[in-house]
Amino acid sequence: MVDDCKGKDRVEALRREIHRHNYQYYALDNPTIRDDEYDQLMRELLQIEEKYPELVTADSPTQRVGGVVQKGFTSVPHRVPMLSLSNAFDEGDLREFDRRVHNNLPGEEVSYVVELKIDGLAISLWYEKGMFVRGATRGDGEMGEDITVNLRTVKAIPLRLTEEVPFIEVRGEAYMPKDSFLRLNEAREEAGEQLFANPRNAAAGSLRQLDPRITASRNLSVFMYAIGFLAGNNPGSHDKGLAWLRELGFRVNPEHKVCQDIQEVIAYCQQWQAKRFDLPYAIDGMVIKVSSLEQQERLGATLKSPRWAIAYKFPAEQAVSTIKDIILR
Ligand SMILES: NC(=O)c1cnc(OC2CCCC2)nc1N
Repeated sequence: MVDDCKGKDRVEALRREIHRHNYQYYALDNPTIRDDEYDQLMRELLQIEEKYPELVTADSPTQRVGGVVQKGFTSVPHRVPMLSLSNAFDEGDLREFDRRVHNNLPGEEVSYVVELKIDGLAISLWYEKGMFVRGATRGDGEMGEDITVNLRTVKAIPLRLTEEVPFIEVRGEAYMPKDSFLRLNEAREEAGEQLFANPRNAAAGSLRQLDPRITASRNLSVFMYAIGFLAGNNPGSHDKGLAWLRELGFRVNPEHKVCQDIQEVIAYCQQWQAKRFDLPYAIDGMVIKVSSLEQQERLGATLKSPRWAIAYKFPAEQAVSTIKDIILR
């Protein structure tokens, strides 16, 4: 019993320390431990869990990669529909969006949050009492596919939040970094397998694998960008919501800006259009959202898209022969 008790304390201390290092490394891109020291902590935790299997918990960092190959994916309903963004293709479209917003909120101050539009696969993550319980694809917006087992293998997705929030559902984009995409296609070319056309297809293909060990090998990551459902009071503005998601342990893209008017929005979009290829991941535009959640609520949505958000799509790249050239520009 004494051993067991010592083992339990040690296991919990190890988990807390490894969770903290994972948060720093995967959510903040700011490692706080050398890889060999990290591996030593994981080895020790694995040894104790093998000795005392009853101590293993779902949020243990050793429980990311399940070994069971799935037969298929079950369809699950989204409690709040995952809407799709309508598109703006030029400055005029953005000004038109801004006019519509102000027509619907006459005389009100409106500030926008402008984010990079990550070119990946939209996902929904559900947490109960701070524990990751389910992950799904967007699907058709009403129903998604349950890919929990595969999402557990993505180290940027926390298995446990820093706060025991009763119930929260968070949305984001799963993506494959450019260098992982190039390496994966090189390996597939070597093996005579069909190549992925772009990082988005590679991410989607990796998340829809029936064997989570294959998903785990694909070096996927995520950026979380919206609270879907939240039991309790909301953070008031989208900007504060993003800051809170980061505090909870989620990886949130740092490149976002609060803009006081559409002119500032347009300038920020043009700034990123010029340097979109400097990023280590693919983006296909920007996303502009009204920041006040109360104004979002009043603006509402059409059947398929929110009235309080729009995507600004970058023009397609002309005269570039292959995706590899685009990525290596
Ligand atoms: N691909 C992205 O980076 C991205 C996608 N979607 C959203 O917002 C949702 C929430 C409101 C409608 C769409 N934000 C993003 N940054």
